[in-house]
Amino acid sequence: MTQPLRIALAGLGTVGAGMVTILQTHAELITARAGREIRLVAVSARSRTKDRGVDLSGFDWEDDPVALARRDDVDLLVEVMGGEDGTARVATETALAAGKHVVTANKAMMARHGTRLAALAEEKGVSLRYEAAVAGGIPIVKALTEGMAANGMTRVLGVMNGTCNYILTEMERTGGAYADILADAQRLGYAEADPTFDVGGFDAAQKLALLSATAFGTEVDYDAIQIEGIERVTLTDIRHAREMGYAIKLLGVAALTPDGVEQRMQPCLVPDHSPLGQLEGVTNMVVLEGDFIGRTVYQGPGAGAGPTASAVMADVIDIARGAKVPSFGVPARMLSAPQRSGLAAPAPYYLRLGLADRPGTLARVADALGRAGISIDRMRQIQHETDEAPVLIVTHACARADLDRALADIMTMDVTTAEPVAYRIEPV
Ligand SMILES: NC(=O)c1ccc[n+]([C@@H]2O[C@H](COP(=O)([O-])OP(=O)(O)OC[C@H]3O[C@@H](n4cnc5c(N)ncnc54)[C@H](O)[C@@H]3O)[C@@H](O)[C@H]2O)c1
Ligand SMILES: N[C@@H](CCO)C(=O)O
Ligand code: NA
Repeated sequence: MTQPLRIALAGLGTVGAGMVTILQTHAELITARAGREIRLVAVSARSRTKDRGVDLSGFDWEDDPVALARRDDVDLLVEVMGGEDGTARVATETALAAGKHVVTANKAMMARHGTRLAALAEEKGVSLRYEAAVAGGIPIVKALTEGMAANGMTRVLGVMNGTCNYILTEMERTGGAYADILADAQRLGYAEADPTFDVGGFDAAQKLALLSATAFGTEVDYDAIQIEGIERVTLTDIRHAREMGYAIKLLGVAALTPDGVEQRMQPCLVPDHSPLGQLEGVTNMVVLEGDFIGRTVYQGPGAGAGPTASAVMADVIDIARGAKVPSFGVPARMLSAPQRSGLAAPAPYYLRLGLADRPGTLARVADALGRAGISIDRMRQIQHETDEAPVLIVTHACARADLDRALADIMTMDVTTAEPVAYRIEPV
């Protein structure tokens, strides 16, 4: 009989308690599927006495997660404490250095230190896995590292933050104010402790950095991501975009371009009939495009106890089975230094301009766009009772730099009554 895989659990919050629940609910099923028993030996968290709704009486307690990580009777550390640096990172390094596998849900740590930690794991001949860190329960790292392993990847994109998608879809559905709906998302447990990480795009960008490294075989390059959150998206634009046939999403895109990898996290428009355009509420969706397979789409819960713990346990079961999948799809020493492409591929843009309602205004705007080489695909002037005429324009594909030049030009003409709004329309 194969020896049990002995695991230690650092962190007993949403994800950690969820993992104990799965392990206790499905003990037999998991043993059968893993081919050996997965035995939780010891746990650690900040409070020993807190009631977490799970029975911890059968496990040793360690006050210090780093001491937990170096226990002789442990083969694998599950790190679900969180935090980019500090105890989570020290415990992870300690476990890897001691020749123990690590499974983590910590996107902040992996986005910052993932390359180095993966190299340490390989040096020690153990696995470092992080499925739960990217789009929670969706098996997206597995899809990329295993299912797509024979493909050259061309683009990875998606909605990777449930809170933002919830806010954008609820604003449209209810007409409610941004701040009220964000408060709902916090109450419902979707948002990070500091929701700036959600609405500012940083949480989703950490996930994108991990997918991008895995897709393109580069070192994790979080700092290269151009990040813009949803704080400035208004109900007006959500509704006008819909009138023009689009939905606004906080979209992460990592794409292979002729001069390197382009990584962006920003509000974009997508066609409202596309799978991404139809995505409602806290659900995540990731699209993987490979040169031989074409486009594949993955949808599911990106957060919450059950989904996230499900992904953690899937990694643990894989390791128990003896699977040896490199953290980022290729051995860490083969990851190339990232070649950053700062230029987004040309795309159509949605523009909303508040124009002074005077003869010749529209002609001057069209002329400025024309001089920048930008062609108008569609245009609509919204009915208005004031001196400001709201005009919506969808351009043909153009470079962002050309668009910025045209918009700067328009701003000097004294024809606009407000700062123009421009959103990229991502081809999906
Ligand atoms: N909650 C989710 O839906 C979700 C989804 C995907 C990924 N994650 C990631 O999973 C990790 C855990 O998230 P969570 O929501 O379960 O967090 P949580 O705040 O609910 O739980 C954190 C746990 O870690 C313990 N802990 C934290 N710092 C510690 C320290 N220094 N020493 C000892 N114990 C410490 C806390 O006591 C607590 O038990 C984070 O990295 C998070 O980004 C969470
Ligand atoms: N706050 C995150 C949780 C998962 O990272 C979200 O809203 O998607
Ligand atoms: Na996942």
